Amino acid sequence: MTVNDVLTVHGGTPLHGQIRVRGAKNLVSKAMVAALLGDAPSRLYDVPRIRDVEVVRGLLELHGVKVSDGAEDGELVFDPANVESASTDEINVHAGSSRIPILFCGPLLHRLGHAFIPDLGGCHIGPRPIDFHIQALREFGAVVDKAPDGMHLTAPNGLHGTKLELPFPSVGATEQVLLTAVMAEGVTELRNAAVEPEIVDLICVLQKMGAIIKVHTDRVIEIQGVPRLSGYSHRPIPDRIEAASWAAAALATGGDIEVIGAEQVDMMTFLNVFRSVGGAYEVIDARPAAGQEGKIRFWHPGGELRAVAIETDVHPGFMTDWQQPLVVALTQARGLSIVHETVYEQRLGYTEALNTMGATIQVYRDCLGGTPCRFGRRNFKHSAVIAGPSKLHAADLVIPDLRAGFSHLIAALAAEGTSRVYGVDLINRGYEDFEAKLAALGAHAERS
Ligand SMILES: CC(=O)N[C@H]1[C@@H](OP(=O)(O)OP(=O)(O)OC[C@H]2O[C@@H](n3ccc(=O)[nH]c3=O)[C@H](O)[C@@H]2O)O[C@H](CO)[C@@H](O)[C@@H]1O
Ligand SMILES: C=C(OP(=O)(O)O)C(=O)O
Repeated sequence: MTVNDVLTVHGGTPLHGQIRVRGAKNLVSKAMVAALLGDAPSRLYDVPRIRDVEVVRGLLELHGVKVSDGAEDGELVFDPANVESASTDEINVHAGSSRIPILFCGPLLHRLGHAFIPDLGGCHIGPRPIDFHIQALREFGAVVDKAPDGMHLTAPNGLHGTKLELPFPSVGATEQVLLTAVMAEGVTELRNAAVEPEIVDLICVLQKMGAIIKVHTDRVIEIQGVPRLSGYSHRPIPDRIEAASWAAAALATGGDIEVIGAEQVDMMTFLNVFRSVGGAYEVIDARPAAGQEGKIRFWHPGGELRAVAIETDVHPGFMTDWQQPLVVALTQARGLSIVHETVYEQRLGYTEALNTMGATIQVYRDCLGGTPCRFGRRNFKHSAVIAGPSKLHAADLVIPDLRAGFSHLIAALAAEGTSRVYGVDLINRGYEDFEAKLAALGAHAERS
């Protein structure tokens, strides 16, 4: 954290106005990795200026992919004509910065026959093991060696299609299988796959490149390996996590925000909860004409908000990444709200900071929801009870991770008084130009 990495936030002003979200962080970075598999250039539009994109761009360039700006703002062109090895020292510059490097395994094995993956970063919201990835890669025929400097992989006999079943529908492991199976020899069948909209969009990218991927019912994906893939041209799905974060900010501050780019179809579960809490929204142009964008207006209609019970889950459930921003709004709802976090074991630590601001949130080891999850009776505080409404007051806050960071920011904006929020640069990992957007929405915040 640098001395400049502090935002002074003068709270108590409802956020009003319009902002735009661009391509989803959790798709864009994966589509960038997919470009490695092509034998022709790929073109990706609406790429947000966020830290994860910089990390993946850096890794692609280290491996010989020429990355250039296209004509449109946010358009990137990837030319994989000269893919080459990079040194472990160069790659390790990106150690600890993102989770995406693990997805380079399959593409690099296909292109180079070997791969080196640095230590991963990402939010500290649980141990986040990569055992499903490693198991899957080994079943494709990869030899995986974990060393102190990172992970080394080879494929002495090539990569071959296989039958796999994930113990949990992991987003990353499903992407790992897709990015490896598309050019592995033969057929791959993946059971218990994740089916998040970002996964479906990645499948669309790969299909444009020439892949043959069938999505069956009941989380089964079948991939027919092909010997070559070409490039793609793709406009990604908009960031539904960022859209929901601004919606939560509108509700928590008593404001009114129109989110250009927000897509109803990918946010249905969020919209149901938002309405149940007492938030109002209007879907404007859910199916806009070609070249135009949809948008959703989110606002606090006045009156009291209502307590709700939610369980985070894999798609189509309530996304875990929506949880932290929404909880700030739940501190303003009358009654007891319950949150059962079933995707990550340690994603409620940020509630302590909200308590120092006047919230009343108690966390529990028990599964406080209808679905017993993997974390019950395992000593993880993964359920929360939020008693409201609470008057929030200003505090000094240190941002622990991306979504918690945004929730701290919303809390500071909703609170009375002046807060200092430390470590705000972390928010750039997933929210493009968030300070400019805050200013456009009338927030009073400045770098110290
Ligand atoms: C860059 C990106 O797209 N990040 C998203 C992705 O993360 P990510 O792909 O890392 O999340 P996963 O879906 O893989 O993780 C879900 C659960 O599976 C566990 N697990 C996963 C892999 C594994 O090998 N072993 C294992 O036990 C994890 O610890 C976690 O408890 O999906 C998450 C769930 O929607 C989102 O919160 C993240 O924003
Ligand atoms: C958990 C998240 O991201 P990552 O997987 O990149 O850490 C997130 O975006 O909320």
